[in-house]
Amino acid sequence: MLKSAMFRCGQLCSRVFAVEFDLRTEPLYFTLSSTPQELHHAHQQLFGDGEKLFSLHVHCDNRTEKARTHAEIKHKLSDTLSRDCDVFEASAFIPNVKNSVVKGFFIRDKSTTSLSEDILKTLQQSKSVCVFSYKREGQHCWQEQWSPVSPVEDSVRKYVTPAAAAEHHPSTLNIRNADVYYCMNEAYEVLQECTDIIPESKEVLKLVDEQLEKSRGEGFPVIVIEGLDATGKTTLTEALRDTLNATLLKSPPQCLAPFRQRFDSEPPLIRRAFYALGNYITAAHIGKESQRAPVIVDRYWHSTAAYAIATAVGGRVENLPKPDSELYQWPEDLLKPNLVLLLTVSPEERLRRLRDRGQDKTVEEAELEINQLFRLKVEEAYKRIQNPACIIVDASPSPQEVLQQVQHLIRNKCHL
Ligand SMILES: Nc1ncnc2c1ncn2[C@@H]1O[C@H](COP(=O)(O)OP(=O)(O)OP(=O)(O)O)[C@@H](O)[C@H]1O
Ligand SMILES: Nc1ccn([C@@H]2O[C@H](COP(=O)(O)O)[C@@H](O)[C@H]2O)c(=O)n1
Repeated sequence: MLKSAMFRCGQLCSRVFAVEFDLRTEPLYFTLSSTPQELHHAHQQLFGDGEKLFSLHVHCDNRTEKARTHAEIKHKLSDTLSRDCDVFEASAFIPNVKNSVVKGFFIRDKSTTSLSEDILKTLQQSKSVCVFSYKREGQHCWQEQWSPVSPVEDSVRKYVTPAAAAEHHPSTLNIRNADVYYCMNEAYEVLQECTDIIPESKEVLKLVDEQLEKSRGEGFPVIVIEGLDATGKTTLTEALRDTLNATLLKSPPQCLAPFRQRFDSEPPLIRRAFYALGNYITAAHIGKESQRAPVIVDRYWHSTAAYAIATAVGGRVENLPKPDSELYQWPEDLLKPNLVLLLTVSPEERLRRLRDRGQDKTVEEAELEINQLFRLKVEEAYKRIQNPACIIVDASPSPQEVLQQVQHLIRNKCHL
């Protein structure tokens, strides 16, 4: 309660709100002030005249509870609100301040029956959800705390004031240790916090404990093959295993396969912690196997970070963290490979391969197909990761030609 009161009164005015009105453009930014200011044209569109407008934000101290509540509300809103309501992702943040984002939604109810109010009434009963309503009056719009029954006693009316675009897109501010993990303990602690709600977490943590990385001396080279789905990783890694007499490993490792579906249905905070821990288990296997033979790894940290960043960041490629951002730095405690190769093919060729393969597509694969923006962001994030950075390989030629190209690179870079 204290936390929500603080969010309402103290912090609200210093915050900027970002509403993802149209994913192909910048979000609409606004802040709140005690004096009315004329709305820009774009804001007039968002705060439509005669529509019922609400925003709601989730804030609570327990991060796993917060993440799950946000995911549940998202699900509920998209399930319950028909085509008469528009629901946009909205965040309240302090410009360029890390971890300042409070995630939420903006609802534009165009129905004649106040469709959204019933669901907001239910959601508002939760202490961690704060609902605001917006009233348009000519060129001005104000925000106040919303209650379904009577006006909120201490609610202060604040005017919507168009704000400038933030230097760092708000969705980049909370990535560290929420979408991408930079040390094992951070991911480990998230799963520890989930053991009551997700019993499988205990089993995953047990596997991590059992297989913790043994220190790796100078062994054989470790080569990671990365790329979007259907770029030819399996085909190439199997051919490399056979031609180099190498050991082939994957991340996530086979021992985590029984838990993958369970964690894939969780919000990013938990899902990404699972994949992060998978990399540490694979690292332990690499440490052991590289003493005996060269090791080829199908997906590793580049995949974990690139998909997580691309999913977390709304809208366009330009919204990604800047190329020199610390978010692209390899975790210090994770075993580094000697070489990372990124397979790239044109979107058309990749779709052809996906269709030819004719397998079931995961949700994310299906999303890649329909969401050009997402695909571009994953590829760009792959390319920005540093220490080690990846070398790009054109994987459009025949499997034999791709193999030869890669063997040549391995000979040059790893002297194999
Ligand atoms: N160089 C190539 N030229 C043409 N087709 C290819 C080539 N490499 C792989 N393929 C075909 O493309 C499809 C996808 O290849 P593959 O399964 O190796 O990709 P992947 O990157 O491992 O995919 P995923 O990540 O989804 O498992 C397969 O049907 C495979 O036979
Ligand atoms: N090291 C990894 C590997 C995978 N992921 C996540 O899994 C999805 C792709 O896996 P495929 O089995 O379909 O190749 C992708 O959505 C990644 O989010 C990961 O995070 N880290």
